[in-house]
Amino acid sequence: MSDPYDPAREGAQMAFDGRMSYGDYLQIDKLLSAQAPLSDAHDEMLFIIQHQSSELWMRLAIHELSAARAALGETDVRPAFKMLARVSRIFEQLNSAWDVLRTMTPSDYTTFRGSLGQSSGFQSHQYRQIEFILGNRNAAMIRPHAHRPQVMALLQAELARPSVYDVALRALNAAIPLPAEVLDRDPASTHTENEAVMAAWTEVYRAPQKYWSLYELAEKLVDLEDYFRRWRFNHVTTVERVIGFKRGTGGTGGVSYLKRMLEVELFPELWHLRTGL
Ligand code: HEM
Ligand SMILES: N[C@@H](CC(=O)c1ccccc1NC=O)C(=O)O
Repeated sequence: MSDPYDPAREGAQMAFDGRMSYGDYLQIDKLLSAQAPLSDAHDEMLFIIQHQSSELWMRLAIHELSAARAALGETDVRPAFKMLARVSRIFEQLNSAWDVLRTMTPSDYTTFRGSLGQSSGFQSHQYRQIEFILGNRNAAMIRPHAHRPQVMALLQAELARPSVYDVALRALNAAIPLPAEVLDRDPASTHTENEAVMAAWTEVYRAPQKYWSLYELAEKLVDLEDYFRRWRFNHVTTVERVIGFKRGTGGTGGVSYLKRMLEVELFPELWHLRTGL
């Protein structure tokens, strides 16, 4: 019989005294010390990890969207496409994650829902930042963060910057001039459908060869909103499945509030132009 396999024989590093290891680089101890269930309920660990992993993916989405917005401000917008495509894939990842959470029944959830107090995903500042970056802007959504000045400042700063869609419209304007009311709008508010923007995107979709980069940009944005919509839909369906029509811990009507959010259109003209093609 040969000796048990020893990876060290083919060079695997086995000693990490004074050398950076996997756990050092990734700060795994810190990451794995942040799961602290407040009840004895078996499913609370699932609930915590589901949210924490979502927050990590959201962190990456913010990183990519911020870089994509900067890249869209350049003459050549194409480097932004890869980042926008990556954000769509992040949402796809978040969408698949609902399948894990859906294994939690109402009976499981009610055993620890009381421990959550008035905390709710409604207070996720990273989620709010993503909405703001994409252009769904409402200053009232900052209020739950009044007790955290740094978060407040971050979200306020976001409302002062153009959204990803605002920057995309500036790129569109470079090829097909748009009215000043579109280009100089107050960034703190949500963009609403505009006829000139609709006409300009329609021109792009009627002559893709002529406007290839803008055409590709439009489709990347539609793809992103498509996946975001699926996230909202998965959320509201999971919520109805788990708490029915109870009020949310965050104080909203619950499912009624989330259904209202299904009506949000981030890039309205990109959806509406399709009817007229
Ligand atoms: C059993 C699982 C879940 C239930 C019952 C639930 C329930 C709710 C409810 C009722 C709301 C409305 C606000 C309120 O009054 O509380 C809400 C908002 C929210 N939840 Fe969840 N949720 C669940 C899982 C998740 C997960 C896994 C995430 C991922 C991070 C999440 C993120 C959010 C966000 C970001 C909002 C704010 C949405 C917006 O303002 O448009 N939720 N949730
Ligand atoms: N809003 C949920 C509670 C909830 O889901 C939650 C609580 C604390 C942290 C994140 C949460 N996730 C989404 O809202 C409820 O009403 O049951």
